[in-house]
Formats: sequence, structure tokens, C-alpha cells
Amino acid sequence: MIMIRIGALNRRWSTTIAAGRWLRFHRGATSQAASQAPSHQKQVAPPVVKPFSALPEPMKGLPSILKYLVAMCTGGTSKKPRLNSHLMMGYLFKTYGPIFRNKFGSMDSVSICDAGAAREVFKVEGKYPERQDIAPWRLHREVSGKETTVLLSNGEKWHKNRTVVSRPMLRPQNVATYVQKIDDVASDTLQRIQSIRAGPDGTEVLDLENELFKWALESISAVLFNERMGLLQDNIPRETEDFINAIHDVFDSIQDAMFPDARFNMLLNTKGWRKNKQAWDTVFQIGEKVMDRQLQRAEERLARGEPDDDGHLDFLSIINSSDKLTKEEIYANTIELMGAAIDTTSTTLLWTLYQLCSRPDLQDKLHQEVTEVIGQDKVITWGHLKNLHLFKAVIKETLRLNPVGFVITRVVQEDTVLMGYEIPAKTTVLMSLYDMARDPRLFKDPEEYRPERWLRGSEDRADTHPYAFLPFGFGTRSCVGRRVAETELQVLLAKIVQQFTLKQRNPRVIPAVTKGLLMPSENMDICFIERK
Ligand code: HEM
Repeated sequence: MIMIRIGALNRRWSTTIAAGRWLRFHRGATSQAASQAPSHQKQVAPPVVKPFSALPEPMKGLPSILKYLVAMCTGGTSKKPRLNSHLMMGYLFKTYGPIFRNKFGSMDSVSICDAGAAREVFKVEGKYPERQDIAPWRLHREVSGKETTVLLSNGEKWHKNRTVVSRPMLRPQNVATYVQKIDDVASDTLQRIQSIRAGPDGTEVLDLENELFKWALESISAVLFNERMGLLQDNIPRETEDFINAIHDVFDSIQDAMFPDARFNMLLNTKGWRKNKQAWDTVFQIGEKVMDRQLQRAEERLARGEPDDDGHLDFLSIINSSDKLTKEEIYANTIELMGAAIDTTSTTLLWTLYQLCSRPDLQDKLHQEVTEVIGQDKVITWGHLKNLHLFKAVIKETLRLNPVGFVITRVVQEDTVLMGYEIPAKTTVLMSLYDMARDPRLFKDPEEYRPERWLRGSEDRADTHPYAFLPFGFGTRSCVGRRVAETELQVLLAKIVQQFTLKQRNPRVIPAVTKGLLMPSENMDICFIERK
């Protein structure tokens, strides 16, 4: 058992009370801690804090392999059994309450579904916040001698890489210079959507998931290298196709390579591990080739004293000129950004289009907004984006109900107390965005897709607990591609709404499955019908 000083506990308890007060004030208490909070501070004895070992623990004592099999069976939306972590977590929260401990192979973590407790976690994330180890990805770097950088490293190493990468990715002045490239790609994507529509009435995009995936990869390549990969043409180069498939596999294999234990899977060379390794090998092999070509071009341009094609420096040239990173670190950072940029952004757009299909009234409102803000302009600019308020609200609402990264994780750096339990330093805490979004104490009518709740001045507007909605994470370790992702999403969505109305061929609810990220479980058969 971990010994914690009483003074430190009291201090933390008062912050838990503050979080609880917010919630009771707004919609009633959400956490156990809050519900136990005393009404007259003076007369009340310090609350009893339970030890770590008292945390509810599903399937306590069962071997990991058995737990894994049971977990596979609770993830029953897809045809074959698979580990649908978001469903499993939801089931466990319902059964064991908003906090429980999970021991799985070498992993020992605590899961929470409580905004006040999430706030407490971030208070002790430390100077160099750490996420849950993505062991299969890290182990691949270890065995192949590749660097871990902004996504996968920790401590001072992470900080050094993050500092270099943040500037070109997050500073609004820099992101504004990417809008033209993002707009170019979106225009080509729109043309492609128009030309490949098929199905009985010629309006359906048959493999929309893959088409949006190509859009996201084409967009991020334009931002990172200032190079178009040619993905929106009919005949894609073989190598590019391999790259796309490999990026898919990186996510698709993550659960099979991670559970019940990543190192064990590596040693046994299981199917999941082999798929993960092969995918990363391909991503590095092709990615490094593209970067070599780009760096050489950039150096030649520099030697001739010429700026970039459009007068701006691309991401790769900026980080290459920083002198703070080795060539291997530059490669690994860029590849990690690409890996993090593609499925996340394309799936978010896919979920948004799906949600819009059941809200024709909302499509009309979006059309009205885009007409007012952009009018007949062909190119969408940074200035336009500032005024697309409903578009922003729509994307936020998608990320509330369908957060592609459905849990945020942190390794707490100090002993703390969460919802009345001692949590020792170095414990990994998983915060479920998916379950918080469905909690009626945090969101009114939580299951309803209602973007209006995010609009200032709207009747539906309600205060949201600041830690209940974190689709891009929190603090210094939050998503470094957030601005780029939001820009890409707003620009393509605006162009789609300008030209089409959206309908599902067979309207139905599409459940999510977890393939590393929260993905649709089946093809959505969305039709793009030309607006009159
Ligand atoms: C809708 C799209 C996206 C979503 C929902 C999303 C979400 C997230 C989340 C939840 C995290 C973890 C944050 C945390 O632990 O606090 C993250 C980290 C990260 N994201 Fe994104 N992301 C998106 C797009 C992108 C794009 C386009 C890029 C690259 C251009 C990117 C690059 C990264 C990187 C490098 C990290 C790790 C940052 C670090 O550890 O310092 N993401 N993202």
C-alpha cells in the first residue's frame, strides 16, 4: 500500500471538492467524491480516502489471456469477435462505477469517467506529460533502430522535439500559410467526388472511407513537404498505394499487437506483431525516400537563394533548418506527424458527413452560412474560416459523439487522490471521452447530435465542464496537429456543402468499432446529390 502524507491528501481533497462544486452547481454532482462532499466544512472530519488496492477491479485474479477473451466477447458490434475497447469500457463503467482498475498483461491502469477527476489527473501530469505507452509502436523503433520523437518519446527528449515541431504546426501565422495548399487539395477532392459517384442513381461514393483517407494524406503531404502525392488521380503509383495500406495497418494491428502483452507478442512473432512491424517498416521505407527527395530539393533551392514555390517554407524545411534535430529525428517526427494526421482527420470527416445525413435542416443552415461567408469566392482563405461558426460547431459536435481518440491517457507523476482513492505516482490513467460525452450529468440530451449546443447566443448553448470535452487532449502534450486538422476539415466540409446535399442510401445507425481509433463498423453508403 502507498503511504500518502495527510496534508497532501487534504490539499488534493479540496480541489476535488471544487470540481464537485462546479458540477453540483450546474447539473448535480457527478463524482463519488463530489457526492460525499460536506456541506459545512468546519464540522466535518477529513474524508476517508481508500487505498489503491480497494479500487473496483473487473475480473480480478483471472489470467490476462482469459480477461482478453472475455473482453473480445463484450465488443459485440462487429461480425467477428474483436476487442471494442470503447464498448468494453462503457460496460465496465456501468457495472463498476466511474472509476476502476484494470490489470492486463504488463499494463496496470485506472479508468475514469468523470470530468472533475480528469482535472485532478492533469494537475499532476508534470513538466513532461506522459501518455500510456503504445508498446508495439515503440518496440518497432527499438528493434529497427529508429528514433522515437514527438508522438512516442517522453521526458526531455519529447520536450526538445515538441518545441521544434510546435512552432510550424500550431502558430496561427504559420498555419495561415498552409490554407492555400489545403484549399487546392480540397478542390481536387471535390472534383474527384463528383467524378467517381456511382451506384443506382450515380450519386454514391462507393469507398468513401478510402477516398477521404487519400484526401487527408494528400493534404498533410502538401503541408509537410509542399509536395502533392498524386493520390487524387485515377492511377495512383504503386508505392503510394503501399504507403496508404501500411498507414491503415499501423492502426488496424495495434490492438492485436498490444494485447495481452506487446513484448510477449513480439517474442512469439504473433500475427498481430508481424502486421505491426511490416506496416511500420513500409511507412519508414517509403516515407524516408520521399523526405530525402524533398530535402535535396530544398537544399538546391536554398543554394540558389530561392524561396519555396509559393514563397513560404514547408514544415520539413523549417524543422530541417532549426539545427536542433538530427536527420533521424527529422524523419521520425515527420513520419509520426503523418501517422497521427491521416486516419484521425479522415474519420472525423466521415463521421461528420454521416451525422449530417440525418439532419437536412442543418445542411441547409450550413449552406446558408457558407453562402454568406464565402459567396462566389473560389478559394477559401484564413479570413473566411474565422466566420464559419456553424461549421466549427458541427465539427466539435462530431468530435464529442465520435471522438476518434476516444480515451486520453496520462501517467500521473505524483501520488494523488481520484474520486476518493489513493493513486500512486506512475499509475496510468485512462480518461474516457466517449463515455463522458454520453453522461447526462455533463451534456444535456447527450445522445443527440446537436451542434447548436456549441453556438454562442443559441438557445441550446450550455456551459460545458472544461474537462468533459477534450477531443484533442489537454495542455502541453495535446494534439500538435489540431489547427491543421481543423483547417482541413472546415475547408473540405465547406466545399462539399456548397455543392451537394448528403443522404445515406439506406438510412441506419452505424455503430463504431475500435481499430486503434474509433471507426465506423461498416460502409456508410453516403450519396452526394448535386444542389439545385
Ligand atoms: C481530427 C483530427 C485529430 C484528432 C481528433 C486528434 C487527436 C489527438 C489526441 C487526442 C492526441 C493526444 C493528446 C493528449 O494526449 O493530450 C493527439 C496527439 C497528437 N496528434 Fe492529433 N489529432 C488529430 C489530427 C492530427 C493531425 C492532422 C496531426 C499532424 C499534423 C496530429 C498530430 C499529433 C501528434 C504529433 C500528437 C502527439 C503530440 C505529443 O505527444 O506531443 N494530429 N491528437
